Amino acid sequence: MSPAMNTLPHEQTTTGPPTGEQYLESLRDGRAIYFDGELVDDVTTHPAFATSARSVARLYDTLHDPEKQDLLTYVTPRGTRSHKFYKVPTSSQDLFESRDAIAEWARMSYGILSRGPDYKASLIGALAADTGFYGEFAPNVARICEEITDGVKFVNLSLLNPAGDRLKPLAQQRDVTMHVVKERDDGIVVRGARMISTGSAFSHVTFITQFVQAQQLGAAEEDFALSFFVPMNAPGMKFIGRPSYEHMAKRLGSPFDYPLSSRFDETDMSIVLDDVFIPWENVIAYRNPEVCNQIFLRGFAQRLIFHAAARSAVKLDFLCGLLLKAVEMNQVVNFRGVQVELGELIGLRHQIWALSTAMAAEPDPGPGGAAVPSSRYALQWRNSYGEIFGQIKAKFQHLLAGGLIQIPSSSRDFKNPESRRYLDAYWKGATATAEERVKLVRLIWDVLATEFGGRTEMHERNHGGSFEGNRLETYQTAQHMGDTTRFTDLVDQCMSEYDLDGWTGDVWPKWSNA
Ligand SMILES: Cc1cc2nc3c(=O)[nH]c(=O)nc-3n(C[C@H](O)[C@H](O)[C@H](O)COP(=O)(O)OP(=O)(O)OC[C@H]3O[C@@H](n4cnc5c(N)ncnc54)[C@H](O)[C@@H]3O)c2cc1C
Repeated sequence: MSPAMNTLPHEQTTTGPPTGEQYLESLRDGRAIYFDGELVDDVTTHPAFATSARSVARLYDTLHDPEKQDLLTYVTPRGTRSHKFYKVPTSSQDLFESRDAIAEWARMSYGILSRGPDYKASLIGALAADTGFYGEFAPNVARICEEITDGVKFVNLSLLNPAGDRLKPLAQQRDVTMHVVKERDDGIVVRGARMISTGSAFSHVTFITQFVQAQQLGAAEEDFALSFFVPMNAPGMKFIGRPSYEHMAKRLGSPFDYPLSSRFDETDMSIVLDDVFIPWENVIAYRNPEVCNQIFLRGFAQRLIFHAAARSAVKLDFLCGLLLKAVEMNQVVNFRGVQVELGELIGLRHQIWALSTAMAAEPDPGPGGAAVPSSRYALQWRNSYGEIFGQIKAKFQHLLAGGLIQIPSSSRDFKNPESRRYLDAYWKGATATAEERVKLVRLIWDVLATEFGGRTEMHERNHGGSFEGNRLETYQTAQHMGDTTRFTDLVDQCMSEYDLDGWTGDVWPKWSNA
């Protein structure tokens, strides 16, 4: 291994977080993103990305706002200020404080942006507490965590290979899956593809590891057992993503028509590693299935879900507000059955907040004395949130029905006096003008029903793991933590209290049939 070098980009280690402008500048680094047949020159000005990039920049600006500083930031051991979720928590109090900081940022996008820079603080806070686990790479872990924390860098994550053939082991899909092709004195060369990395267009650094949910990488899969950080502009890193909803919004309408997709499209990019050189300094696991199998589980997954839970709780506040306003607007709110649905909606919102609270209130002891958000409640958030989101979406469909689709093609119909006359007359609500009603319905449509809304639902259901994998992990974790034994012990205790001859002890009086 060569001597340690600082190879991550955009050094700000002694100056703390960038301002929004500095952050945008840092994205102009020659990263290779392909979009709509072309290589994107600059994500901060490209019509598919610019407005959403600005939404992330706004988050960075709040870190410099004296009124928000105490809520959002802490002082690192190096004397810099960073977002609170980058801190290694050692108590419930720390976790509650980071939740407040996460929720504050989440409110700035109404819970829509799942990936602010703080999302992958879940990784950094877990690694920083656990450097010893990485053996010879421990100094890399420590250095990288400090660098990322001090610069409040935005890390994106790729855990998985493309779906490929789920029946075949990785070694039989070498043409697709990511693996090491060459070891050099100064690092490794990596080839292959990755399924998805959300937020990558707006990130500084990609973290890549190999994870097979609810399964283990075996010794024969050493070539695939790699974990490393790689700057977005490393030669050979290619990003190819889904359509941009911001782009669609610009082509089809205005912020009035697409108030969320036009500014909070966080991007989902697949990654091709076309023989990317990774210097040893950025490697944290090499040909090491044991370490790769554990990385996700040693606090990182719990923290990642902790972040998602706080963010999704804010989103449910927003969804509650949307439905309440909509049912008031056409006065169905006065029907008893509608109030029952609203009560259920609000209860679901409380449930997600409660899981987030429980994760902070009952942390698991983690590596290095870290307080890890409760695995049990984290797993249940992951099992339930996708379903809850689906239930809530159905409530909008039940209660708003055809009113959801009675909208003009775009805000331009309001600008045309001829059509406006009809809109004003016939598109109004009981308590709202046509413009007010359509504005609200378009917002609801964007959050739930546009292509952006559809992707969001996919995200809420899948981003933390597959339907089956999540439940399987809940079962496996319950076994690992001794919960299943405790549950069956309770049953054994009950069954030991009686047999064919009646009660076994002397607690209850001798049985006699009446
Ligand atoms: C919008 C969105 C954003 C995402 N962002 C990210 C990101 O930023 N970073 C990242 O790393 N990932 C990301 N993901 C990917 C996400 O982590 C995966 O989709 C999730 O972990 C499920 O894995 P999978 O898609 O490979 O599903 P699969 O593993 O293929 O599972 C799908 C279903 O197939 C069946 N199945 C699969 N394998 C088996 C098996 N061995 N035995 C039995 N049944 C099986 C099960 O029924 C399972 O429910 C994102 C996904 C979405 C939708």
